[in-house]
Amino acid sequence: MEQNKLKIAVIGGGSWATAIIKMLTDNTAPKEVFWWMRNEETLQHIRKFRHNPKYLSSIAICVKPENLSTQIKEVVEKAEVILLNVPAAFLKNALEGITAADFKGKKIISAIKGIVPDENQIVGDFIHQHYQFPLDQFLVLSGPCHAEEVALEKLSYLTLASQDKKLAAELACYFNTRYIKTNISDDIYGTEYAAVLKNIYAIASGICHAVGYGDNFQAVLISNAIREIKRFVDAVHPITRDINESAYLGDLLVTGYSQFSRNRTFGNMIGKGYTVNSAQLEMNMVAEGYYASNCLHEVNKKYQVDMPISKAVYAILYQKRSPVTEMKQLAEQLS
Ligand SMILES: NC(=O)c1ccc[n+]([C@@H]2O[C@H](COP(=O)([O-])OP(=O)(O)OC[C@H]3O[C@@H](n4cnc5c(N)ncnc54)[C@H](O)[C@@H]3O)[C@@H](O)[C@H]2O)c1
Ligand SMILES: O=P(O)(O)OC[C@H](O)CO
Repeated sequence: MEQNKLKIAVIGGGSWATAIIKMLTDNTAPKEVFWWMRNEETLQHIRKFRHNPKYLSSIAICVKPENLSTQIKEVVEKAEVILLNVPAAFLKNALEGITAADFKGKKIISAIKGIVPDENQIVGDFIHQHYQFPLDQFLVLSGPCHAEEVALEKLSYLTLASQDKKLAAELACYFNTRYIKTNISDDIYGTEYAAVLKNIYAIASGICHAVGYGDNFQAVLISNAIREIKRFVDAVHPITRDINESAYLGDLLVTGYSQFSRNRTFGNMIGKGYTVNSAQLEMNMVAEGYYASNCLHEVNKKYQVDMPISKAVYAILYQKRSPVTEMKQLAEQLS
């Protein structure tokens, strides 16, 4: 029995990693969970008090104290499935010292919704290229799901994507609980890119709210945003997909409308006149869409997809354009 236990390591110590730890330990399939975080002080606190002091501190942590570590190589070595969950901007830093040999023979799941800066690559491409990691052993965990609602055990749906649907189905069984249902998909590219893009549209949503647009306009913005997502993912990876599925439209909706959204909150602050630095400092959480906006601007130089909302967000965040003027110009282009 001991031998049949899945050994899974979660890499990252933020809200989503903490929520994933909860799902994995609430799920009853036999497994051994390892957890890497960079901060020794946080780790010692969790060992002693069984709660993450910084994120979702109401969650009781049920990982064995000896399975917590700040040594990434050690954690990766022990596990057969590695679940990556540091914000994309810090991924390279977190994986420092890890080589292709360390990942060999393992499966990697990315629960990151961001693009790796400088490389301008989604996580699947980054891991494949930099670690010669086979794409058929790479999975994407996504879906409309806020860590805060997982902490409250509110019913949520995830999507686990893999080129090998059988593998996705096998691993999905380790996440399901009373409050988590996991769909499977074979669209790793569409799932990753849609999750990255929705963060940019949540920023747009927050900016619009801050400068005075109401729910009527927000609905038009989101309706245009899903069309923008479809145009982009169809250009990057043209397969048959239903963009209305939860991993695409669902994720856009939750992030665009929820009180818990980091990206919408960040956009709201930018719309109110905060600088990027002050908004980031105030939040104590990472809004992936800020980094993604710049990366996507670069990636889209190749694809030349018509993306007026992304363009407006980029102009506000990176070209210091006025949110009021930019949104006014954007409004002229929406339908
Ligand atoms: N929070 C959610 O509900 C949720 C849901 C789905 C996916 N995600 C994705 O999960 C990933 C992690 O997001 P999160 O919401 O857990 O993050 P978070 O904002 O809750 O936490 C930030 C994390 O970044 C780390 N960090 C901050 N500065 C750092 C630095 N300089 N170097 C290294 N690490 C640093 C912190 O230690 C912490 O682990 C993101 O890609 C996000 O899009 C989040
Ligand atoms: O809504 P955000 O910006 O907090 O992002 C969190 C998740 O991606 C929602 O699925």
